[in-house]
Amino acid sequence: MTASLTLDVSGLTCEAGGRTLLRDVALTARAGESLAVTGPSGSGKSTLLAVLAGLRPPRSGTVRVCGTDTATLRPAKAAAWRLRTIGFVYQFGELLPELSAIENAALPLLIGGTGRAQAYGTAGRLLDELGVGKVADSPADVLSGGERQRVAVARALSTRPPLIVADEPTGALDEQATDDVCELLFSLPERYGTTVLTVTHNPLVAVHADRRLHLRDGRLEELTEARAEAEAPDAARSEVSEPASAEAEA
Ligand SMILES: Nc1ncnc2c1ncn2[C@@H]1O[C@H](COP(=O)(O)OP(=O)(O)OP(=O)(O)O)[C@@H](O)[C@H]1O
Repeated sequence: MTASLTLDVSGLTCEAGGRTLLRDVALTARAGESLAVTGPSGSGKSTLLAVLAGLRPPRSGTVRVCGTDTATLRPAKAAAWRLRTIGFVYQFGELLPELSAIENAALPLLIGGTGRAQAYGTAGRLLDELGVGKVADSPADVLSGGERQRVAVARALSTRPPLIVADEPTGALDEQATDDVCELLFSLPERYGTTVLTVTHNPLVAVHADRRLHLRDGRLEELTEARAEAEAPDAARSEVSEPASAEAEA
């Protein structure tokens, strides 16, 4: 194990519904790297993120995040550890709709015990830095898809975690918002020093990452430039041209 690695995973095996989703998976990531995992629907990408975050126990193998073996975390301490170590971004932003943008962004800090003034100060600064300062006081449910994702990224960053994991962060966005959120997400390592691990079905999103990996039949393989090209068929280009759901881009 190398202490400076953000992620250090070895021999990871995980099963669900009688199927082996992860088979002897190994993965390392350094501070400030961005990684994208692609793979067919149902191949286990979200499961991989859940296991890496210590939300789901593997059948076997070791997961170390910033030197902590997630198997050693006691349930009572796991939530606090996760709060300061990993920021999460999901497909639809998953903001609390009745709260404003700034209240959503401040939430992890408030839950972690940070005082109100400091939490709101940090959240406000992050919203400004991420280009959504002007909607800080708007209720989350009136934000556009792209704005929601920016606020979700601010929330994920609020505790300054070393690792951001994003599960299909552009899956509900149109082409323009996908480009904007991509640019933002993959700028985080340079701007905030975080490691970014994103799962995406969209090769045009994955192409922005420093490293690309593909999950298929339980095997996680790092893609070379040539393999990554082959995984980006023309069909993927039209995939981003239409919103994936009615929730896309208000
Ligand atoms: N707790 C569970 N019990 C039974 N089956 C499960 C469980 N969790 C996940 N699965 C199954 O495991 C498979 C992988 O799910 P997962 O959501 O990780 O895939 P994915 O690659 O993220 O898919 P998508 O790209 O469609 O979101 C799916 O077939 C899912 O139904």
